[in-house]
Formats: sequence, C-alpha cells, structure tokens
Amino acid sequence: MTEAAVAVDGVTVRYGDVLALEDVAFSVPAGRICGLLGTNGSGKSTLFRTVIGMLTPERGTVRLHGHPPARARARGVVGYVPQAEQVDWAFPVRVVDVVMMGRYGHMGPTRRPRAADRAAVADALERTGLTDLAHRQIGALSGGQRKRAFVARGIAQGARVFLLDEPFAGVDKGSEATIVEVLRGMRDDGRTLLVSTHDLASVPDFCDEAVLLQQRVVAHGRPEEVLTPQRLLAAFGVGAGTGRAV
Ligand SMILES: Nc1ncnc2c1ncn2[C@@H]1O[C@H](COP(=O)(O)OP(=O)(O)OP(=O)(O)O)[C@@H](O)[C@H]1O
Repeated sequence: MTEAAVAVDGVTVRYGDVLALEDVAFSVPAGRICGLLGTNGSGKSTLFRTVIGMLTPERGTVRLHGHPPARARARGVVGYVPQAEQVDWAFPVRVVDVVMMGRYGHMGPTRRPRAADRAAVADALERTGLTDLAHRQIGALSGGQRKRAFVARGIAQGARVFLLDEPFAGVDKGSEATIVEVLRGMRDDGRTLLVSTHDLASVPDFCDEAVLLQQRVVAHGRPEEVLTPQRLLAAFGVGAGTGRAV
C-alpha cells in the first residue's frame, strides 16, 4: 500500500468540557487537493492545529508521509497558510523576506542565504506571480497577494503537504482564480493540499475530494458525493446550488 500524505486516525481533542473533535479518521494520498468543509465551530481549525502539531490530541495519531507532526514540521514536510487575522500585517517585512523564512530550515544557524536559497525563493515568487512585488512590504499587499506570499513561503520550504486555512476569505475573484491556479500547479507537482473553505460553490471545481467535518467526519469522498442536498441542509442549512454558506 502506498503511504498516505496525510493520515489522521482516531483523533479526539477536547478543550476542557468542549469536545472539539471526536474519533476523526481520514487519509489523503499524495498529489490531491482535499477540501475541508464544516460550519463555524465544526473543528476545522482544531484539526489543522493538530495536524501541524500545535495541539496534542487526547487520543489518536496524525502522520504526514509517515512522520509524526513535530518531525514533519522540523523537516519542512508541512507548510501552513494561516487565516489572515492570525498574522500581524503591521510587522515591517518584505514579501521576499517572508518567502525566505521558508528556507530557514535549510540554512545554518547564521541564517545567511546561499545561492540555492535565493534560487528557491525566486522560483517560488515566480510560481505565485509575486516577482514584481518581491520588495513590497507584506502589509501593503491585497488579501489575495498576502495569501500567495504564504503559499510561496511553503513552496520555497519544499513542503510536500500544505494546510490552507480559508485561502479565499477576503480575496477578490481575480486573486481567487490565481490562487486556484497556483494550488493546481502544486498538486500537479505531487504535493498534497488540505484546504478549509466556506465557499462550497468552488469546491467541486478545484478539489479532488472533500471531507465534511462536524466534530466527526460526516462524509469523505468526491466533492459531488459529499455535497449532497441533504448533507448541505443538515450541515449548513443551505440547499444545493446555493453559493456560499453562512
Ligand atoms: N482555545 C479554546 N478553548 C475552548 N474551546 C475552544 C478553543 N478553541 C476552539 N474551541 C471550541 O472548539 C470547537 C471547535 O472550534 P474550531 O475553532 O476548531 O472550529 P472551526 O471549524 O475552525 O470554526 P471557524 O470556522 O469559526 O474557525 C468550538 O466549539 C470552539 O468553540
């Protein structure tokens, strides 16, 4: 059997009395885009934090290409694109510096970039269409461009698994199309993407598979299998064909 890129097995997470995830299990093979769907409070962020090793589950295991989360992070196997509100945009740093941060794990303790680091950063900027904005302050970019800068950081890092938390939130249609194109290119390179989104309308278009989460995995399969009218109504209170969930 081929090793899964993401393997979540029997994961239960509790915050005090709040049961955030219960016995969550699913796996995603390499080279796939998997949408993670669920209402506010369904446990998506908790699942991401567990997958990258920021939270230790009460029960269960996570493996990323066979590595436990901490080792996967230390080896740069996993890249994380956070929600916009988790980042301090006033921090004075240029786009090229953000992307270079992805190379820190490849540098010595002095963090002096070598030619290979500069080449990896230039390639990541080009793939995400940010070459012309490389010297702009990150705070002076649009929402979609900022997301792309974090995707570029993960590419420069050489991550094989990417977690993207609501990459389309606060992003205009043009930037959304560019981001989808970038994500598809990464998938075609054999990378694996786990993408949380409220934008149900876009899921069948760009996801190879989807996981519907409500503390537990309600459904996992091809987007059209997961997004049945009954499930949408039960999980989101919306009918089929409705655009964005609330
Ligand atoms: N630090 C915390 N302490 C206590 N409860 C928490 C904490 N973080 C999350 N929760 C609770 O755990 C549950 C899952 O929250 P989580 O943030 O994972 O959901 P989510 O699907 O990411 O929601 P959103 O779409 O709003 O970001 C919710 O009931 C939430 O209130």
